[in-house]
Amino acid sequence: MAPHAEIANGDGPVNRGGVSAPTNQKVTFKVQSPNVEYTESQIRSKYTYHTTEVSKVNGQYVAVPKETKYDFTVDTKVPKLGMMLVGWGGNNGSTVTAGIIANRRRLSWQTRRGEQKANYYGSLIMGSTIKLGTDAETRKDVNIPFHDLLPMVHPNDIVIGGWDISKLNLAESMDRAQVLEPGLKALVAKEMATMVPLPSIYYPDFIAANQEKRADNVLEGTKASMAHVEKIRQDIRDFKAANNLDRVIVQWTANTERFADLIEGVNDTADNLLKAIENGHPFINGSPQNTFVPGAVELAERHKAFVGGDDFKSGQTKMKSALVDFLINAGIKLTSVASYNHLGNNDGKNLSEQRQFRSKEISKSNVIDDMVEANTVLYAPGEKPDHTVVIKYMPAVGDDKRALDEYYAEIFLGGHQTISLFNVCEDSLLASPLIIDLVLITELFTRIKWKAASTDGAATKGFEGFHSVLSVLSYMLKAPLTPPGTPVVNALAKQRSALINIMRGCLGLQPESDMTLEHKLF
Ligand SMILES: NC(=O)c1ccc[n+]([C@@H]2O[C@H](COP(=O)([O-])OP(=O)(O)OC[C@H]3O[C@@H](n4cnc5c(N)ncnc54)[C@H](O)[C@@H]3O)[C@@H](O)[C@H]2O)c1
Ligand SMILES: O=P([O-])([O-])O[C@@H]1[C@@H](O)[C@H](O)[C@@H](O)[C@H](O)[C@@H]1O
Repeated sequence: MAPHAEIANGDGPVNRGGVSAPTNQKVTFKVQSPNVEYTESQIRSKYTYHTTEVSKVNGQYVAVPKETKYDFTVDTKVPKLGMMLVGWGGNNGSTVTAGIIANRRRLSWQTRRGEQKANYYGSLIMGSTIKLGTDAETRKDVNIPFHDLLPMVHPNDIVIGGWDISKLNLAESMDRAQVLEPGLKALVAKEMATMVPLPSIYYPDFIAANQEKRADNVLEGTKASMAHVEKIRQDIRDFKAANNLDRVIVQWTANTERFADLIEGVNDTADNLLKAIENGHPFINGSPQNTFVPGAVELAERHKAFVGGDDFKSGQTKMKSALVDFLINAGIKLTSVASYNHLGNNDGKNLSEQRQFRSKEISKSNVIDDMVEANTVLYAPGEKPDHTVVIKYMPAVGDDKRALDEYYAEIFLGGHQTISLFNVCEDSLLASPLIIDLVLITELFTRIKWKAASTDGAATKGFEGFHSVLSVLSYMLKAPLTPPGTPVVNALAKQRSALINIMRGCLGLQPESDMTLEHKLF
């Protein structure tokens, strides 16, 4: 069997040459506006972006409303999409694969609590709704599934493949992961046994030494070389051709690596770095290491390839990026955050070595910075809460990671508030929907183009894509990568509304302001 996935539909593998019809796209709404045009293949919109420009004049802020006009186009043909996972045989890789098969085949299975049906809970795109507007008659909110806001790939239609330094097939990997119920595993094992990860580049020095026994599926040679890079590029080309795909997105869900040293002449510029990005395949990093060294970002920019990362924001940090936003924006002075967790999966085993833990410690520690810096009433310049991150490997708990947090804050007149959280995160069941969201959003943004609208009739630059560093992915990531020189936003609510409002802008719709004046001024 070719070493890549063909997700079967239950009655044998998908015909290699056939193109499985995308799951029907429901057209649930249309925008009626002189600024929006629907063609056979595009949605075209004229959008006015309202901001407030602030300057300081004689020690006083002066705020000036500003309008910038953009033209957006969205190609509405949803492609046949492939997702290639680096680390496919891991807990996340095997879990997300089983989850997509289960949803695609609408499986249900028995658990000790009764029948369980497949679902996409925990996916922003597949499990949440957005406010489209207000009902013209009842004045009530009209909410629609997030997935229906713009034409998007359905995860059931994603073809999955990838690489792993472990040669176990996906059914064996699923058993090794010990994440899923036996009832579900039994229903998907047959398909998953036909899925075998491609051999990968293994550079022992980058991951924990305790991973060595796992590495029985590696490309010859102990150092990454151009031959290795060419082999990986050929794997992608072969996977795309074999599955008759329109697009492939590569996502790293392999082990956390140590940080890469930024070495002048090696990875500081595009010309000094591998040409892997030349094909233009988007690459998303679900782990915390600094994969996108300056040379990689420059190469992505040069080839207009999307990159995104770092580190899935799945449990403890996701909670933190919402709770810290609430506390500080409520005027409560957070003074310390102690985050401890222990887990017993292979990720935890890899993180038990200092250099790999350090990568994770960094990605988990910066998540409160933007919220603290924005509040100059509570914090003097440079002042920030104590913040510590501890991760311990405890095999007994397996994938059911325990996250224990203490938030300590100053409140009115010298009082204090202590919030203590005990959060059992089933790691891979929380991360797998994020793997799906990252791929769906990245693919959508490959079909969105923009240009500055002409205001005086003068010609403007042609349409182009979003910046190569796809910072709209930040909601799913602990340490969001942003275009060089642009600020990092970690506050969870801001990240979600930024993504929704950009997608609304592509439809010529203003951001949802939550002002609801229609319910206040009458
Ligand atoms: N909730 C979560 O699970 C979560 C949240 C945030 C980040 N992450 C990160 O996601 C990654 C995967 O998590 P996991 O629980 O699936 O870990 P895992 O250890 O179960 O899986 C990682 C897989 O990567 C493989 N691998 C290692 N180096 C490789 C290489 N060079 N090429 C190909 N495969 C390679 C390993 O053999 C393993 O199968 C980790 O870096 C973890 O820190 C996980
Ligand atoms: O996303 P989150 O729960 O804050 O952070 C988690 C870490 O605390 C955990 O040790 C590790 O298993 C996961 O890779 C994940 O990164």
